[in-house]
Amino acid sequence: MISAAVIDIEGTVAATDHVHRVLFPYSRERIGDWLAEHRDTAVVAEVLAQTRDLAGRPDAGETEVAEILRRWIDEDVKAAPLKTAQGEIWRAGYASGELVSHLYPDVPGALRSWVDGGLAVYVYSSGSVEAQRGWFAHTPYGDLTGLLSGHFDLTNAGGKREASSYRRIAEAVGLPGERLVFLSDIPAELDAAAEAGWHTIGVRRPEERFQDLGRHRVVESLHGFDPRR
Ligand SMILES: CSCCC(=O)C(=O)COP(=O)(O)O
Ligand SMILES: [Mg+2]
Repeated sequence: MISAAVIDIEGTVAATDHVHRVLFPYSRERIGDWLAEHRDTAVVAEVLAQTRDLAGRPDAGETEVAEILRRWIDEDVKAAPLKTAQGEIWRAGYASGELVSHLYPDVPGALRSWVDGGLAVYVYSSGSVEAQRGWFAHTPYGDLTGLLSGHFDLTNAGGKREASSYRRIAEAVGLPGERLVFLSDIPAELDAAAEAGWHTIGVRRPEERFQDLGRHRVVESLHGFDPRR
């Protein structure tokens, strides 16, 4: 019996296009100023240290770190320090009203019916937990955070293409893989979840890149769909 669904964001419940055309440019324009304006905070110290480490540039100053982070945005690198910085920048954007997130129109009703029917819903994205909270608090359909039981990202779970990350999530949620289902648009993520013993559902939307989701069960919309059946 499936007791919890874990959903990916980009490409699964929301458009990749929104992330690449709205969110990435928003963070790219602000990342240098954000580092400077929050220079004395623990979060910037962590972003600087982790970026230097991952880039193999131990002596990089703030300006070089900003350049590295901008390059990672351009290359869509899923690196924890970049995702931490973006989460903080987007949080401010949502709070000021400059940013509103995106969800495919079938998603709010589906999440509501799953939760009403007793299914717990968690989010697992490369975007930081902070970014995920901002995203679901500022959707065009209102604040949907009340529907979510928890959040996982690169920091508290690990990379989305590694089976060990799904085992870590199962442990945190307190359920075995056979009672968990992961919904994603990316075959390598679905493969990793399946390797960890989870159920998987490939969400194949006509607007998105990945149309061949391999051996996974596939749906094209979440409208009227119940992942437990
Ligand atoms: C709140 S997620 C913002 C998008 C993002 O930064 C990202 O990397 C999306 O990754 P996903 O794992 O959801 O495909
Ligand atoms: Mg995705």
